[in-house]
Formats: sequence, structure tokens, C-alpha cells
Amino acid sequence: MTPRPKPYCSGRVRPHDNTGVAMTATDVSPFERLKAASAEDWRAYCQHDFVRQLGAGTLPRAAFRHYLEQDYLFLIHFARAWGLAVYKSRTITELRQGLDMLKAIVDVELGLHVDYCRQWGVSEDDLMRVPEARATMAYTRYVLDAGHRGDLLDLHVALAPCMIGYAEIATWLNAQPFLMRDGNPYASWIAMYASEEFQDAADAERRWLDARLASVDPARFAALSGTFRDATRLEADFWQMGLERRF
Ligand SMILES: Cc1ncc(CO)c(N)n1
Repeated sequence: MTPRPKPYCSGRVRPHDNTGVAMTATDVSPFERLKAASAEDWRAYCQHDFVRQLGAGTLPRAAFRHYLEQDYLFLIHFARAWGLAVYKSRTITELRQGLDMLKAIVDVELGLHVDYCRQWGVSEDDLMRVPEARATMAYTRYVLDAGHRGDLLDLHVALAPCMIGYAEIATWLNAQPFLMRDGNPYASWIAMYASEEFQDAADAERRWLDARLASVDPARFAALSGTFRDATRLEADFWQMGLERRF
């Protein structure tokens, strides 16, 4: 049951050049500083019990199914967020980047998610009738509002816990001693986010953020840190919603 990796990174998506930033071995990249400013929240999200149980293979199937159903609704709003990124674009390069992501989610990823849900006993009809959980509303609408209020950088920062977080979670899980390596029912989920394609997309996003964050002043950085922290806490709530099968 190995779904194909999600096609996040199409050929035309190119990260911005980062050569204007002088890096030495001791420098911490701007994105790492953003994470460090919310270190405890970031850890609570990436090492959440849902994630640990998924890695250990002990997560109740009903919790995973509930998560998958809500993630379908999440993906619809995620696509809208990239539509908003298109709208908020000021250059053709930015516009293409948003459009490529929007197309990848709508044309391919949502279809793959539906196929994947079917393997877990959830049909497309079921998915279309799923009531939206409050944690799903909170997270997705928060991201969209951050984009509406702000500019493209605010929107990308709100999306960073999702794109970069899942990549880091998969990498972290694969390095844990508690990982169930044989017969883990969630192996294909981990493999999808550990895939080169998803990791490359997350790297491109890190580079884009590093380039943009390098030129912001401290007040703006503090405001963006607030957005990043909020989005990170809402991602943690999304795991908790899955774990407790809450609406
Ligand atoms: C809630 C959530 N966050 C991030 C991702 C990664 O795309 C996802 N599929 N769902």
C-alpha cells in the first residue's frame, strides 16, 4: 500500500537564489531562527503522540482514519491557500510557483488522497460527507487569514509548519529507535513524506523562506515568528484532534 509520492515539486518551481546571504559554519539560517523562536511548540508538534504512535505502529486505526478524513478537507483549503498565493503574487515567477502548487494539489494530490483513503475503508462519497472538525477549521482558516491580512511572505510562513514540518517529521521518525520497521501499517504514510520529491519541495520552501527572511527587520521578524508559532500550535491541535477523534 505505497501511494506515489505527492507531486509537490514541479519542474518550474525554482527557489530563490540565496547567494546574497553570507553564511558561515556558525550562522543560523533565518528559517532556523524562526524555528528556534518557537522551539518548544515546534518540538511539541513534530514529536506529538500521534506522530510517535504512528511511527511505533501503535496508533489506533480509527484515529488514523479520522485524521485522513480531516486531511481531505485540509487539502481543499490548502489548495485555496495556493490560489491565494497566486493572487498575492507580484512577479510571474511567484505566480507560476503558486499555480504549480495549486495544480499539483487539485489535479494529482487530492486524487491520490482519495485512493489512499479507499485503502483505509473510506470512500469518496464518505469523504464528501465528512463534517469539518473545529481543529481543521481553525488551522486552515488561520492560514488563509494570515495570507489575506498580509503578503506572500506572511502566507508562506503560515504554510511552513505544514510543508516543512511534515518533511522533518518523516525524517525524524525514520531515525527513531521506536520506529516499527517491519509491518508498520503506516509505513507508506511515512515513506510518502520521506520521499525525495516531498523532501525536495520542503527544501525549496526552506530556501525561499531563507531568502525572503534575510532582508526583514527585527519587528517584522517578530511578527512573522508569531504567525509561525500560531500555525505550529494549530498543526499540533490537528494531531490531537486525530488522536481523540474529535469534531
Ligand atoms: C494537516 C496537514 N499538514 C500538513 C500536511 C502536509 O502536506 C498535510 N497533508 N496535512
